Amino acid sequence: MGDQPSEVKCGEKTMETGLTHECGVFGAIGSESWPSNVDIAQIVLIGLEALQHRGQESAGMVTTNGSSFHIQKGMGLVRNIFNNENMQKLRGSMGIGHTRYSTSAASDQVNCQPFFVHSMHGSLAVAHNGELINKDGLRKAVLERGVGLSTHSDSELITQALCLNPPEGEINGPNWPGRIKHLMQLSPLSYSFVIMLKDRIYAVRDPYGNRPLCLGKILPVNEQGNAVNDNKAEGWAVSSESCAFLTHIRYVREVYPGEIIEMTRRGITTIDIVNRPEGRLPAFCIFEYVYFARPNSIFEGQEVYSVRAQCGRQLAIEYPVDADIVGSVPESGNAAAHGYAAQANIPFGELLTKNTYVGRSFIQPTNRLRQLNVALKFSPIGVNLAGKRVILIDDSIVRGNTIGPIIKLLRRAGATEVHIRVASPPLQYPCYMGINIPTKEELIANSLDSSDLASHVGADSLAYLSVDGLVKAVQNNIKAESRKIGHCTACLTGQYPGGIPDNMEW
Ligand SMILES: O=P(O)(O)OC[C@H]1O[C@H](OP(=O)(O)OP(=O)(O)O)[C@H](O)[C@@H]1O
Ligand SMILES: NC(=O)CC[C@H](N)C(=O)O
Ligand code: SF4
Ligand SMILES: [Mg+2]
Repeated sequence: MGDQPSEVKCGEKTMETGLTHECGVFGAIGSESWPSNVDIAQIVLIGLEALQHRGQESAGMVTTNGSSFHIQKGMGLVRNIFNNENMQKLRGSMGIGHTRYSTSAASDQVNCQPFFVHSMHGSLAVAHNGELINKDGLRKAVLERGVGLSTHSDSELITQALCLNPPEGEINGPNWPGRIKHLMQLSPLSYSFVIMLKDRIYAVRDPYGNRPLCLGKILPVNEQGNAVNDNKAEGWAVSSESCAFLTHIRYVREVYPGEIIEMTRRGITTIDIVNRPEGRLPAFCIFEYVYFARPNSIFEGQEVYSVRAQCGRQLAIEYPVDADIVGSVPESGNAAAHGYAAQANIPFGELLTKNTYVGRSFIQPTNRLRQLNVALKFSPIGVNLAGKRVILIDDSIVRGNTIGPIIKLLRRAGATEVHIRVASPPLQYPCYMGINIPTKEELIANSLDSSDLASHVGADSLAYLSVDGLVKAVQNNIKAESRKIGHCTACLTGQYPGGIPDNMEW
């Protein structure tokens, strides 16, 4: 690349890299007598901090002590929204929270979650990760029932759809599980959400299991803050990822695809499991393994780190090359680089160190500024590069903004050859299930194949992991038990688990 404005297009305000994340949901409830011994608002706050990699635009929390509800929501990071004063008000025996990256409505105060409404049958709060693929149809159906919606958010739509009285009526007051089940049948993709009423939380995962959700047990702790009794539950928690269960919460299991779980002060119960249409497999988002999730989160019985390392091993089998050192683009490329190095029997070494204080970069009109920006974010480690033939692993290439400038940095620091290996296949299609994927034109794999991309970014060679290789790395160690296994690969293959939404253009 010269110093002319390059063909790589940039976002409106920032030079974006990678895929923008989704959302994180969290819920917690104290056991037995209320007010709970556990400060539930603090547990939710810690959960949201730990899930913040899933969305940094806004966050919020709703808590209750069983009668009144307290709400705090706002734009920005969790630490800027919650303070000692509002945390005092939020003290309660049960709560849900959300950290957002917008998909279906603007990144704006009105769309912050959880959504909270007063219904005929009491107050209701909802926090949602995902995107309804039939949101237009459902919106029309809800509006036709005479309900006014105040936003374009599909999460508000879920909230309002749950409040609708079923046309056939309900014999003994509101049948919340029945309402949830009805919504799931109307709209099978894509969501993991938590619903809080005055005395319980429902945790729900869509029938395809597209977005993650798991359960944890809040353990009693001693004066030093260490968990003391594994058998006793001081409460229960539900989270998008298990990385949010720190020392005080024991991971229990995933919420199964289609499962509706009721959490009360007496414990957790499966209320129902809603089936997928006949013959369809689950479709858990494969990019949770590749990039979104924290490496220590557990999905389908395996730690994300181990799957990423396996992707690296598979990549070394598919695309070996002679070299002196293997390293990664920190940080989501780290595990795959260790896997590649082990499989290829080439030493692993750190090639770049990442400046964690650099946020998103403003749009850069010239290649000089783009190069500077990447140089600000990543510094080469000369001792591992001088005179070396290097294999550099990244988890994904999206717009191709990052890799070219990094290759220049490596060469300037003395690398004699730079071979790029990407631990996921080329990204070519949009996601309609809660992830913002750039436009067709912005995705570099739609304009350049791997050898043209290698020349474009100045690499000696460049290769992507195959789709079969990725699926194998993900699925090989899953213990199926009696459950079916399946993953969404739509952004890589164009095969959508629930079909393409009506009138969708890309
Ligand atoms: O092709 P591009 O559009 O430039 O994007 C690809 C890069 O973006 C992501 O990293 P990011 O720095 O966002 O996050 P990370 O620290 O988790 O790797 C991803 O891991 C790639 O490194
Ligand atoms: N990324 C997400 O999961 C977003 C949830 C929801 N669709 C929203 O835009 O708020
Ligand atoms: S299309 Fe891609 S990002 Fe979206 S759910 Fe499927 S695998 Fe995940
Ligand atoms: Mg990266």
